Amino acid sequence: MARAYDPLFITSDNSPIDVPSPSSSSMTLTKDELKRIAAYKAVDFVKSNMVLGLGTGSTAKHAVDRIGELLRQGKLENIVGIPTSKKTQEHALSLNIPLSDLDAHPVVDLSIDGADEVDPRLNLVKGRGGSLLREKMIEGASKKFVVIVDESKMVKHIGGSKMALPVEIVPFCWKFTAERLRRVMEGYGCEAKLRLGGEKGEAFVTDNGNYIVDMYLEKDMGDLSVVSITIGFDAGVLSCMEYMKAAPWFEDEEYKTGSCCLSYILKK
Ligand SMILES: O=C(CO)[C@H](O)[C@H](O)COP(=O)(O)O
Repeated sequence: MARAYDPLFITSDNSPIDVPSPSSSSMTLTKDELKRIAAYKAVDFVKSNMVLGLGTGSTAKHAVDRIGELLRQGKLENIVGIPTSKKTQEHALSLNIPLSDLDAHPVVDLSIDGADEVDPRLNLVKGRGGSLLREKMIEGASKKFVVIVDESKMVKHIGGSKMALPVEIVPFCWKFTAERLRRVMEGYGCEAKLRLGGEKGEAFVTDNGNYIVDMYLEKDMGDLSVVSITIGFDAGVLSCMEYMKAAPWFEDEEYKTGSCCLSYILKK
């Protein structure tokens, strides 16, 4: 059992969310019950006729449950869900939530999902559940993105939980890409491990047929722009981290990002 605490909400436009705090006299809630309360509150943003990005993970599952329930009760109508994983797709179908994809609905009104780490600038680590590429594509196409996290996910810097920073990569010559990633983050005490998942110890394969390399970092990467741009430009890399537009870029960061891109292109 976890002690009662306030789940934390982050929205992509920083709009405030009124979350009822369990009073000190209230009974102690399990972590999962708190996730459910938080997820239900996030679903308050959902209105009829919306195209919704449906997240993946134990927190997002509660939101999907709630959307299914409101549809069944007739309190929501004409919802189209875009699932971020096969698991979420199956779950949503079992609840009779109508589904589609980004080809048919390139603009998503709202996405709701959990996260693995959130830093003070609202950079997100996602994908410990293995769905990062689809999550990033769908959530990136969303007008609004509500991220539901508990206190354990809030970190001072990315990698601060000492748990994995997942990177989705192409299986072709994965060792080559994993070694390049390790070298990019070498200065931060980085270890790069191929995620295993199969019964016989084979590589975990994502819904898109890719591999995941989990990066473990000893030290704070500081300014993420250099690392994320270098990773983003690597031909073997498909997805890593999400960036919340709510966190404003400072002018010097934009300049640095521009010059990083340029120097990377010139080096190639
Ligand atoms: O990124 C994800 C899956 O790829 C999840 O959103 C993330 O792992 C959080 O999961 P949970 O809500 O179970 O803690």
